[in-house]
Amino acid sequence: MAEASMTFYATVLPQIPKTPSQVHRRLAYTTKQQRHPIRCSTSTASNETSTFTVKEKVPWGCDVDSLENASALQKWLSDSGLPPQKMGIKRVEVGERGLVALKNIRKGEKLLFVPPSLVISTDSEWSCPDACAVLKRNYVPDWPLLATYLISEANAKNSSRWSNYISALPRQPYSLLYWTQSELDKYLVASQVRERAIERINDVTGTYNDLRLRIFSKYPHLFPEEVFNMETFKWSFGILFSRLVRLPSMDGKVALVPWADMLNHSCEVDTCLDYDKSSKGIVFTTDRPYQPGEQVFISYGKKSNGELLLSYGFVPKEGTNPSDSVELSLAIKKSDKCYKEKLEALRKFGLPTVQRFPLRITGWPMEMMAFAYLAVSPPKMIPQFEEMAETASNKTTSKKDIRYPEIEEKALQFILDTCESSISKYTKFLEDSGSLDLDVTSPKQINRKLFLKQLAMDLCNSERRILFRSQYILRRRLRDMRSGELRALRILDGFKKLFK
Ligand SMILES: C[S@@+](CC[C@H](N)C(=O)[O-])C[C@H]1O[C@@H](n2cnc3c(N)ncnc32)[C@H](O)[C@@H]1O
Repeated sequence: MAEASMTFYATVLPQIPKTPSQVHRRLAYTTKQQRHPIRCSTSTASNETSTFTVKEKVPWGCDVDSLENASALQKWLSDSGLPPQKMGIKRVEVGERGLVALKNIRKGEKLLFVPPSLVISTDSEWSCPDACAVLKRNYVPDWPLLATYLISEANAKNSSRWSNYISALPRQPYSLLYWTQSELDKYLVASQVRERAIERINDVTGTYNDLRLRIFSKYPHLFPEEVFNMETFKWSFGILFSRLVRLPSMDGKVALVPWADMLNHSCEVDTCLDYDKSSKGIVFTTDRPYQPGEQVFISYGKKSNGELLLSYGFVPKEGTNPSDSVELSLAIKKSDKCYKEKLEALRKFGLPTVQRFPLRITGWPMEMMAFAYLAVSPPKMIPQFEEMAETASNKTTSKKDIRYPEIEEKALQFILDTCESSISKYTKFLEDSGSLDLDVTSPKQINRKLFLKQLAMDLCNSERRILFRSQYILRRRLRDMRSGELRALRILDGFKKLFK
């Protein structure tokens, strides 16, 4: 959750800095419903091996829908300073477990008040202080530090202060980290989310390998491999992706907030978690009233359906997410006469020759148009290549809406062609998948393959919808442009005849 909920849009996990000065280059993990929404089943019924080498589930945590562990957590939190709550943990239709209003809740009311002493952050005390000292001495960035902390505390079992919290966390969070390579290839063949998932898996694997090589292997008594391994890291990163929040009023500090992280997301809600200086606790302010028995929601941030699937393992119902977008991948062709010059211009602004841009139902970014201009530019426009690349890179200080009327039609046609080739991939996937319209309230009961397929189909339908809209806008613009040109030609022709 982030924005005060998590955004992991950037693709790389931080590499552990090798020198103190590199610490400042830590990754900005974030800077930043439903036919019953379906997630991937936790029962790993598939025989395929995951992109990670998976041994087994972690020995801590609980089933995603366990209420017993959640109640024990609630009791421990109240004993530890959480004030009386107007919400309770219940089984819910959206998100399996969630917080439900116990009393009437007004619009504009502050809820939760989780004290900082009950929040897990990079400043939290470790059950094993020596392990903490080693990681801090090596300037391990926030995310890997927190991931290692979670594993270390989970392994400390009842001697950890957080044992009740960890017991209430899902043993296998819903996450694309648990999809196998062939599942990603098969179900997300049409969507750019496949690339994002692979990048993320590689980032997590790389981060773990980096830690193992540089730190864990040197201190095996503090970080034994039976405990600190790929499987436990996959779990801890899965937990961070789906539960870590960024608290703007605490200078953007990232934290796990027990209790608050039982709140599910709604695209219709516009309220995030934050630290409240006056009450000295983590709160959120309701943007609507709730009656007893109603599930209370927060926003995990303005995320597309693809981002929600990637981090949280669910896809909101088609058409309900105003922040939805689909990525379109544009490329400079190797056969382009000016390939070398275009490559150079792009390199100067840190861009590759293949670039993904987000399309929304409301349109596309100026950066994409600039990239399209560059892609279709003829050799005589070489002097403009840099300006195009700069605008495409979003590195301009002043946002300028560049326009090149002489190649505008070609640029729009280029985007339309890419859009249509993407639509045909989605259509093929959806047609091949047949009709599937699962309506489930208990994902655990359903076959894993069907779940993944339904998730992918929901994602693909929502992404294709945006592509269809863009196709419509592009076709109309091109038609208007062409009919305008035709009219101008006719007038010119008329003049010629007149003078003859
Ligand atoms: C921060 S946790 C929320 C609490 C969670 N339901 C639990 O029982 O631990 C985030 C997870 O809740 C679920 N979730 C949150 N919002 C959801 C939604 N709108 N639809 C489906 N699942 C949701 C997803 O599994 C997500 O990974």
